[in-house]
Amino acid sequence: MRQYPSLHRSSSTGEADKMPMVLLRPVTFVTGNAKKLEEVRSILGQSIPFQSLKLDRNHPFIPSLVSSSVSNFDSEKCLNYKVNQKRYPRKRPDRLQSRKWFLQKTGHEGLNNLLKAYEDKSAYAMCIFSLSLGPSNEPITFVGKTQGKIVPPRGPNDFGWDPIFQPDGYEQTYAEMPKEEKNKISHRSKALALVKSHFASASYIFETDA
Ligand SMILES: O=c1nc[nH]c2c1ncn2[C@H]1C[C@H](O)[C@@H](COP(=O)(O)OP(=O)(O)OP(=O)(O)O)O1
Ligand SMILES: [Mg+2]
Repeated sequence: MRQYPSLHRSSSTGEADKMPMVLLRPVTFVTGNAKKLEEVRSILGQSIPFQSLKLDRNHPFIPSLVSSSVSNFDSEKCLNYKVNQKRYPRKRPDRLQSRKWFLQKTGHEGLNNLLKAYEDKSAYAMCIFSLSLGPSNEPITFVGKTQGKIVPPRGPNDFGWDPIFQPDGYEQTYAEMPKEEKNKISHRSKALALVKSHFASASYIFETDA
């Protein structure tokens, strides 16, 4: 049987399925967002061997997500799709064509204005990592959520909606917090904590050239 070149199981018997999988290349974190990459680097440190691959959302194989208008389930499904497309590109189906970005359209002010009519400004930030171990494995997803509220923008405007998201229990927005502080409590760090524990318990064996 031909094996996918990036990995193989140590053995194919049922019992041995529990044996650690050998990974022949570092985990590839696919993102076109330098700020995300910066956070992931700083949160992961040396814990998992990884490399990054920049493919922006205009890449022909990548359908865009409108995170604010899809359910958790859809986000996961779309992200899994995205991960598989990025690693095993096919022609993208029509129904997942690019859409405009919500935040880009409304801006921080617009989002606040939308909420003016509502007393409840509560929100959560959600991060989903989808790990693909190859075309014959279902992607594994890791979800991190941080509860908070939407507020008028405060702090540096250099990363998405950071200025308008104030996590519960804090007086500062994500943008106002020192980076290390955001990275301790963020949706991204919670998702990465799950990724880390997955890697710890799966005990993957990295046999990469690097
Ligand atoms: O922690 C965050 N704090 C503030 N803003 C954030 C954060 N995380 C994502 N964002 C923004 C970036 C983009 O405006 C939108 C979602 O887009 P999203 O597809 O996840 O990011 P992206 O297209 O920039 O990079 P990628 O190549 O990883 O898809 O939310
Ligand atoms: Mg994107």
